[in-house]
This record gives sequence, C-alpha cells and structure tokens, in this order.
Amino acid sequence: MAPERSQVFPAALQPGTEVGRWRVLGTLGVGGYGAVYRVEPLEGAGRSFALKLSLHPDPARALREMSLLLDRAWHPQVVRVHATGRWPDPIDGLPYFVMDLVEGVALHTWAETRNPTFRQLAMVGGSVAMTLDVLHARGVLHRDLKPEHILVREPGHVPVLIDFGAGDQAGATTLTTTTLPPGTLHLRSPEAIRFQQLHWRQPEVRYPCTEADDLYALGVCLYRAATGHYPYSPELTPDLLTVAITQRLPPSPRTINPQVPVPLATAILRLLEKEPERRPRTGVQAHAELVEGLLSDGAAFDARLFDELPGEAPGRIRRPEWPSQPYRTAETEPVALLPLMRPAGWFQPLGGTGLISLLLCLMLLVAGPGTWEVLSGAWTRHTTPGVLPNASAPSGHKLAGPPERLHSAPVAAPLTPGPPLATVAPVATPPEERSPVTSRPTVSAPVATPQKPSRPLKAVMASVCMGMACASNAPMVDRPTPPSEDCPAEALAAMKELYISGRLLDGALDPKGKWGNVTVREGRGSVYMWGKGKVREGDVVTGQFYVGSKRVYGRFTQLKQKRTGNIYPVCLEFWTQSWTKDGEVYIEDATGLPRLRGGDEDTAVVLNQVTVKSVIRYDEQ
Ligand SMILES: Nc1ncnc2c1ncn2[C@@H]1O[C@H](COP(=O)(O)OP(=O)(O)OP(=O)(O)O)[C@@H](O)[C@H]1O
Repeated sequence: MAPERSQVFPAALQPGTEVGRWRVLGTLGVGGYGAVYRVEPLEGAGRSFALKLSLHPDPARALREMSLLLDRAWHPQVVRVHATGRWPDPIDGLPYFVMDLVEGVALHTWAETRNPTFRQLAMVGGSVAMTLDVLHARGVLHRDLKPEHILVREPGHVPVLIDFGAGDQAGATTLTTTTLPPGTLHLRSPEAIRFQQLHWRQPEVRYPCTEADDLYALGVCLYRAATGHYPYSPELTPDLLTVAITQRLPPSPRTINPQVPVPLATAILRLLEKEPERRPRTGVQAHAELVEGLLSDGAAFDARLFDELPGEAPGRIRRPEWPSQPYRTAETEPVALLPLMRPAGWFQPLGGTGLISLLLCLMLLVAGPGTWEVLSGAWTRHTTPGVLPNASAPSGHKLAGPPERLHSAPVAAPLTPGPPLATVAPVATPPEERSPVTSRPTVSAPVATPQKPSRPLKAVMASVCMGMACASNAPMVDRPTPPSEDCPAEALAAMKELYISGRLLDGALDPKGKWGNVTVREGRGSVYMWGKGKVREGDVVTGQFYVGSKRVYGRFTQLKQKRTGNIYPVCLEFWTQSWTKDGEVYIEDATGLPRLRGGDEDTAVVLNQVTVKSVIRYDEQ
C-alpha cells in the first residue's frame, strides 16, 4: 500500500524539519508573507542562521527580497543572505533564503525592556539613518521601515535592518496591484496617503516612493522608542488615522516624555514634517540632527528613556501617558471629504466608522478645524499598546492584522492547512488538534437547536445576544475593528471563479460541534464551509481571528477544496446578517460575530454556526 502522503504546514515547521540543507531549530517570527525559523546547517551543527520561508503562493515578493538583499542592499547593518532555495520541491516549492540570525529585539521592544539612555537611542537612530543613506545612494528604498524591522543586536546596540520584502530598487518592476506598496498605515508618510487619496480610482497609477518616505518612517520609529507611543496610534480607525497623519501635528515627544532631550525631540519632529521638503533631505543630514545634541546637551542624553517602577521586577518601566489633547491642526491644505475617497481597501464596512468619519468631516467643513478639538476624545481613547514585560525573545510573532498587537501576542497555533505540499516528513500537527476553537457547552447564551437555524431564528439568537448576553463578564479593552487591507487581484479573480464574489457563505467553526457555542481565541483559525457556488461542503477557509471587546473578527485568505486539495487565495471576513422574524428588516448587517457571554481579553464565546462574506473592492462596486 502506498504510504499516506503527509501534509506539512509551512507556517509552523516543527524543530527537526529539514529544509534543503538546513535543520529547523525553532520559530523566530511569522509575518504576513513569510515564516522565519532559526536553523542550523545539516553539516556544521552549532552555527545558527535565520531561514525565511515564503508563505505566499506567488513567489514574486520573496524573489524580489532575495535579489534586493543579494544584489544591492548589502551593508554591515542589513541582514546578509547566505543561501537560497525552494522547498519542499527544489523546482516548484516555496522560495526560501537563509540569512544572518540577528540576536536582538525590535527597536520598540529594546526601548521598553532594556530602557537604554537617550544617548544610546540617538546613536541607534543615527546609525539607521546612515544605513538608509548608503542604501538610498544605491537606489534602494526599504519602504516598510517599522520598529519590528529594526532589530537591535546586543552587545553594542547595533541596529540591523530586516525585511526588504516591500523594498524597491531603481528600475525594478512593480510588485503591487495597488496605488501604494505593501506597508503599514501608521507609518505611511502624509504625502503617500495624499497621493492615494488623489489616485485610488486609477488602478494603473503607482505612488513613487522616495527617500523621504523611509526617513519619515524612521521618525515614527524613533518617536515610538522615545515616548512609548506612536505619533498616530495604530489603534485608530483607518479613516481617523489618515486624517491624523495628513492634517494633525503630533505632540512634541517632550509633551509625552519630558525627559526627551530638546535636540532629540526636535530632530524626531523634523523627520515627521508633513511636507517632505521640510524633512532632512538625506540620511546623513538626519544622522547629524539626531546626534547633534550629544555634545552640547550631554547630561540630558545620559538619562534613561523611562522611569523605572519601584519595587517591581528590575527594568519594569512606567510608560508615559498619551496626552488628553494630543493634536494641533497642521498648516497644510485640508483635504476635504477624506473618508469619501476610500482607498481600495477591504474589511471596511460602509456603515459604522466610515459614516461617522464622513459626518465628522462634514462638520469640520461647516464648523472649521476647531470642531476636531471638540471631538478629540476619538484621538485620546486610542493610544499605542505597550510592549509586554516578557517580550524578551529575539523576535516577536507577527500576524497580518492590527500591527501593534503583533509582537505582544503569543505565537498562535499552527492551523493553516497549508498548500498541498505533501511528500515531506515530518508530519505537522493536524489542524483540529491545535484549533483555536473549542466546543463548549452553552453558558447563558441562547440555547441552540439541533437543526440548521432559519434566518429568523438566527435573528432571534442574534438579538437575544445583542440585548443581554453579548457583553463578556470581564471588563474589555475597547479594541477597534482591524484596519482595512487590500484584497490582492489574484484573490478577487479566484473568488470570481468560485462564484462567491460578494456572497454570504455559511459554515461552522467546529465541524463536529453542530449548533452550540464555541470558544475561540485570537490567532489563526478555520471555518468549515457548508457550500455555495463552487465551494462545497467540507471545504475549509483559513485565516486570522481577532478578538474584539464586543465582536470577533475574522479575515480569511485561503480556501482549500476538500475534493481536489486545491488552494485558492480569497478575501473573506466574518459577517453577521440577521432579519426580524418576518424576514423583512435587517437587525444587523455588519462585519464580525457578536460575542456571547463568557471569554476574556483573548478568548470569546460565539455561535458555532458562522457566516463569512467575500469582500468587494470599493472601486469595483
Ligand atoms: N534575520 C533575522 N534574525 C532574527 N529574527 C528575524 C530575522 N528575520 C526576521 N526575523 C523575525 O521574524 C519576523 C518576521 O520576519 P519578516 O518581517 O521578515 O516577515 P514578513 O512576513 O515579511 O513580515 P511583514 O508582515 O512585516 O511583512 C520579524 O519581525 C523578526 O521578529
């Protein structure tokens, strides 16, 4: 009998797995595009390296990152590539490359767990600026600089740049199908956002990133390190975030952390100027400004970034407070009706925050900029979450979701029923065994019936939940919905092919659990579909669960057909649609699943029967 083909999970390779001539020792991090493993060579055990395995079916980004690192981005403070290959099949497998292992932590983690001096921070910032200068002179742009991509190596506090997957070099072909390159909204420059607002209806137009974008992002990273907060919180809704970045001046770092030496605060704010021509023009100039005060204002630079908490474990810091009135209006042309000009994003319902933002903008137009100050509660509620005290590992886990929680979240269970790579040992844990979903008896939430609920029944269940039982027992942090993301062109095409574009699909979180409730936790997870279009019963969609204070959100990027084993890229999200008993009026039509009673910050109880909806890009409507 032929041996059963085992399945492997590229995002969750177990220690001992052999990838080409390398043996996996552990996981360093899982990002939106790749999983990074600590490895050692099969011959020559004892020397550790980092291996980045592309998780993306389209190898373009990985190949581009490799060629950039090998060809032009070499620098002592940029990871070096030592080997490349494909796995498990050396011809058709997923691309991977092996690079230096950086024994360090991300910049913001370094700042909040090591509590260095301002002198050390200025030197680290200046050093990154100099590295950027060399790269820029060679025509290389990083384009996704963020604290997670600046690893500070000890000893010596040497900042090393990683992840050039969004990087660009002069003459390279365009990688994306969207106006802006892949990136993170709260680190986007004001000019990039303004460009997108002007051109999002022109799919062929691409934003021409410049050195000024990298220098702006460096300013954001240093602001975060010096104050413990991003100048514009990633916890804001995308609409508010874009308004803030383009039209609000960030508070001086000294308003948040009065210990920041004046010259350093000035240098950071210069990097954050709204107009690129008012920023330092080059990395060398930025370096000069960042280290300028070291001699003249030496004593102030010797202070540590943050006060340490007395009586606590050594090194625990007191994070400065985010001010109650953080922003002033920038003296730039206001961009009217910002939220009307939606980027081609998905996971952003037309109602909710979008409508509110539209109203805010209309009020702003009518009443003038002072209106924002009245509404500034919206800004103050959302501050940057801090680094967890135990964040001392050399790297953090990264999800493709709200950026700041990425590094503080524990590594989610490896649930992805990965591409049908089949052939290679070792066998990864089957998804069911590691599922973030556990069946649990009904607590005080609606009692489930043993039949498929009709729409009205679903409505009743939902309304009972909304009326009394959704709120969890534990007080919850008010988490916003995940920010919008682009749906790749290939996913849009695949969903069309599957006849599921814009449609609602039913399924279950626990395939054996029938109609009861289940407990879900934040992390990767799956929905077992019941079938619609070319999606059949037993097909599985996989993606990310986010546990919010009132709802659970899901973003699903892969659909695996049970019958063929084929994997399709998709953009699906959890959706709740329910009607009144007569089926006439919507009670609810919104993203996410309502939480039932129970759960805590990171786990939630929801109905096992769920609906997912395929997104439509706004420019396709
Ligand atoms: N050379 C390295 N040495 C140590 N850790 C690393 C190295 N490269 C990556 N990591 C860790 O793995 C994580 C994910 O890597 P990386 O950012 O390159 O992946 P990605 O999929 O491109 O992520 P993103 O979603 O940010 O684009 C990093 O944040 C870092 O913690």
